[in-house]
Amino acid sequence: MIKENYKSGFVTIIGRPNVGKSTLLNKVIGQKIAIMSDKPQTTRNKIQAVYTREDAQVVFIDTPGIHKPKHKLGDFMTKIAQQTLNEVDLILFVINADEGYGRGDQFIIDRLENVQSPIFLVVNKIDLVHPDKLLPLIDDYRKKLNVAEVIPISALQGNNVSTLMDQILSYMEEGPQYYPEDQVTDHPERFITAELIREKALHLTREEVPHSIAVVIEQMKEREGGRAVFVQAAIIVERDSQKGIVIGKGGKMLKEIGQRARKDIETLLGTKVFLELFVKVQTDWRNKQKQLREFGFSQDEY
Ligand SMILES: Nc1nc2c(ncn2[C@@H]2O[C@H](COP(=O)(O)OP(=O)(O)OP(=O)(O)O)[C@@H](O)[C@H]2O)c(=O)[nH]1
Repeated sequence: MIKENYKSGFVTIIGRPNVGKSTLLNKVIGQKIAIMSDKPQTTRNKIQAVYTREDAQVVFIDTPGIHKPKHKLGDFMTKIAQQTLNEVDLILFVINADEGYGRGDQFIIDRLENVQSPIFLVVNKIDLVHPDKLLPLIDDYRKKLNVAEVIPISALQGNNVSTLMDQILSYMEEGPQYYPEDQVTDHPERFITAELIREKALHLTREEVPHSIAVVIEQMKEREGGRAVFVQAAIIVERDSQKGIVIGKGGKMLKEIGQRARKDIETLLGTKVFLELFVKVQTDWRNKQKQLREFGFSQDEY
């Protein structure tokens, strides 16, 4: 939905375990985000929460793979993490005021080193420390990382969280309302499924089609009483010539993309997958829907 003077953007929250990332998100969104309690170890997933108000929308996305890889999709996730960090409008690096700098933080700082997106240092749990402790702590981090803003908060008590939101919004540019007001979460599997298909398409066409090709998941539905998932996805290209390449002679290329992507999606979801792919030409896709593409966005219900 395009509204005048509407601001929107994508934000990712990173930080060591237990620093209060979920508490902060819940405070901001104002309700429990189901997906978090559903799946405690969601590192491979893309958790989204959406903050919507009259004049703005902020989409919070998880950065899977920012923490040390634990499973076989690990390398893929690490790649995605780096990509995500560069594509978001803002990164919130949350730290624990009560613990201070540690090795887990250094792991994250290393990953943030060459990232272009602005970074906020969010100093959480200030309710637990004496204010005198804050400045030296912040200095410690500032020596190691270039940050755009430093914002001390207590996610639990809500102190300064509205200031943080105001600051976040001041970094957002004009943009569309991506999600309807009532939608606070999206299914993370959709994003990764789209990325897996896109990766296969790029790889198998030997990158004859540009990286700007997009994959939109049109449908993702359970079948056979939950024992299988049906996925219908569109590969979006910008020119007819690219469509020809992706489909291949007698549909051979598209079939191969589908077969390879299906295997990976089955590993990801842990169920049998029926995958239906088709190719669409959309010339203005790149300009108008840049971010929608990057985040595998689609409004369909799953
Ligand atoms: N005192 C205090 N406790 C907090 C604050 N924010 C979070 N906590 C507590 O810290 C613990 C961890 O919070 P979470 O929000 O689960 O932390 P997380 O960063 O999402 O943790 P992971 O999911 O493991 O990455 C919980 O017990 C919270 O209640 C705060 O501002 N002050």
